[in-house]
Amino acid sequence: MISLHNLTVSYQRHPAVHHVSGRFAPGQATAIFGPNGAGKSTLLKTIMGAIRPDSGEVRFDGFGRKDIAYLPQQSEIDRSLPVSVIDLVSSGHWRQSGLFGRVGRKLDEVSWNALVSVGLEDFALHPVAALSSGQFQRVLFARILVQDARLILLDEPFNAVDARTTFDLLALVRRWQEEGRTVIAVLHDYEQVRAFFPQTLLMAREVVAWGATDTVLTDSNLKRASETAAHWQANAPVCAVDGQGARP
Ligand SMILES: Nc1ncnc2c1ncn2[C@@H]1O[C@H](COP(=O)(O)OP(=O)(O)OP(=O)(O)O)[C@@H](O)[C@H]1O
Repeated sequence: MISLHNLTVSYQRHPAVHHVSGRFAPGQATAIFGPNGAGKSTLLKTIMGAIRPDSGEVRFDGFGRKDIAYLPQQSEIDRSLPVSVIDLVSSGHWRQSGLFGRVGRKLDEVSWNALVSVGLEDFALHPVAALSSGQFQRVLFARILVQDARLILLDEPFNAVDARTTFDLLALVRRWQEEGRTVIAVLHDYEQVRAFFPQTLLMAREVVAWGATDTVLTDSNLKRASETAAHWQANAPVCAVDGQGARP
């Protein structure tokens, strides 16, 4: 179980995530939804440990950060890596093999099966740099399959991905839920959220609503989220509550 306790995360002391509390439903898929600049990616990075909060905390009940698989936005990934598709997928085994360790036959088979699951086995020996955006995203999902993580964090996983690929990858999200994994994904597509994510956290720096998707994505909540975002200013004063604890 993952819960957030009065979590505030700032850049140059301006909170991007502000006093957020709540718990993610274990073994279910939660969408983080909200306008641009709402703090969605910041929250995901804080959960996976890449950003330190100013105050409050993320609590993991029963498992640790080693159980997390994280997929950043494509724009944050260097795709010019001089590695093959199968090598990138196999790097998901690093916990078993060590960072520079050799992957044994059994793990090789797991990597191969993951590539088959995303329909890219014919590309196994291709260089990663030669893939299209959609193919690359399939490879990253295969790597997550290999990681076998209990918590899966996805940041805008279907950006620049065509409808067919999105459909196939959403089937994996559904499979992960059936396997009892917890999935948290930043999404912008309302219909995808409604169809595939039973839980939603609607945020605009603060929590607007959090719970069953049907009860969260109401017209009034969506209006409130966009109004809150419209009123947010980058040069707004530092929160008085957080001022003491915020980083310089
Ligand atoms: N590295 C950074 N340095 C300074 N400010 C940042 C940084 N990253 C994000 N911000 C600011 O924090 C706020 C929240 O950004 P974040 O990327 O978390 O929002 P988001 O909801 O994911 O947005 P989008 O939907 O546009 O991707 C924005 O105002 C953004 O400009």
